[in-house]
Amino acid sequence: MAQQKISLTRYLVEQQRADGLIPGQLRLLLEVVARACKSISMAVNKGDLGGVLGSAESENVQGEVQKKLDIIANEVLIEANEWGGHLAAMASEEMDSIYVVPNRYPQGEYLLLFDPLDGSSNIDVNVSIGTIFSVLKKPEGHPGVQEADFLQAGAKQVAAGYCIYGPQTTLVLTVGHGVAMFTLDREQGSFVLTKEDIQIPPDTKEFSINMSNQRHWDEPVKRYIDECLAGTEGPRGKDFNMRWIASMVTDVHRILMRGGIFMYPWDKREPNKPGKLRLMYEANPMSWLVEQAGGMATNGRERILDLQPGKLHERVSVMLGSKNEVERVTRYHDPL
Ligand SMILES: O=P(O)(O)OC[C@H]1O[C@](O)(COP(=O)(O)O)[C@@H](O)[C@@H]1O
Ligand SMILES: [Mg+2]
Ligand SMILES: [Mg+2]
Repeated sequence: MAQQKISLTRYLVEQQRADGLIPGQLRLLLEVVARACKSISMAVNKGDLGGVLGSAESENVQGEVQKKLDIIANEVLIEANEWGGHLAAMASEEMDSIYVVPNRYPQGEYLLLFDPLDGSSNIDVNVSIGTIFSVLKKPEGHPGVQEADFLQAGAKQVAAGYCIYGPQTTLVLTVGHGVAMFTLDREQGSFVLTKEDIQIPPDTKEFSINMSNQRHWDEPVKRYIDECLAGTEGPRGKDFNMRWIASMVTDVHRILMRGGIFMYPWDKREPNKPGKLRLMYEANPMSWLVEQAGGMATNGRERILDLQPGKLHERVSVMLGSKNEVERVTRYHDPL
């Protein structure tokens, strides 16, 4: 007998009903995010035919040149979510400050954060890119919403996930009870559950880092990678493979599927910044997914999910993936 297909909607309803794992408002919010990802996926698929490739000739708050698709994806997410009644405000890598839901719309109790388009340098070359999102609860006790409400440690997230626009469009989600994966069925127009309880193997022979920055790394990262490169003749006694897609979403997806370690560490190019990646839009949601799949995520010294953000666009050094490897590189950072 053919296996019954479970849609994202049904999966979320079942989690809400049977297990009481997600409140109704959160379920509806996640469905809206998934719908927005579906429209972004359509835009990505059109490519040149939809006029969505190329630069927008503007800069974001990080000083990075925005691509047209960075802006389109940001707008799609805002427009889809602002009137749903589930949110108080949103924050995005592509916006200087928070976007408070206008008071003409019903107000909700959640805060949505996103990297609307991750892997921007891959948009124009037809390599997988994605959207990363994180959901927090607005702190109680005061009316309205302010930027400080977003400054919560990653451990406080109530949902996190990403949608990857690759050979398949795949949505990966956690609400704190394991990691599930849904594949977009374009004929049906819905996300269908294709994997549950994803687990990252604790050991791996694959690392992911931008090797061109090698000379700028700190000693513990140099040591870890040197030992991997030494292969069977080195202290690790095994050969390692390397992958670097330059879309965090795609590198992390591979790690969730078959293990590995991903690192974007602090380096000497910008010594005053803690790292390149953004804590609240990239590191926190990915770290929670990885932990929920049995992996580990640190900044080299501390668990990422315990970091208290000081500002919305805070950056962070990231090491995540297979537990034993992340433990090892984190141990190398310990002062002797
Ligand atoms: O170009 P680099 O230095 O290798 O950096 C690649 C990293 O930058 C990012 O593209 C940053 O994300 P954005 O595209 O959202 O700015 C990560 O996805 C990726 O891991
Ligand atoms: Mg990104
Ligand atoms: Mg981005």
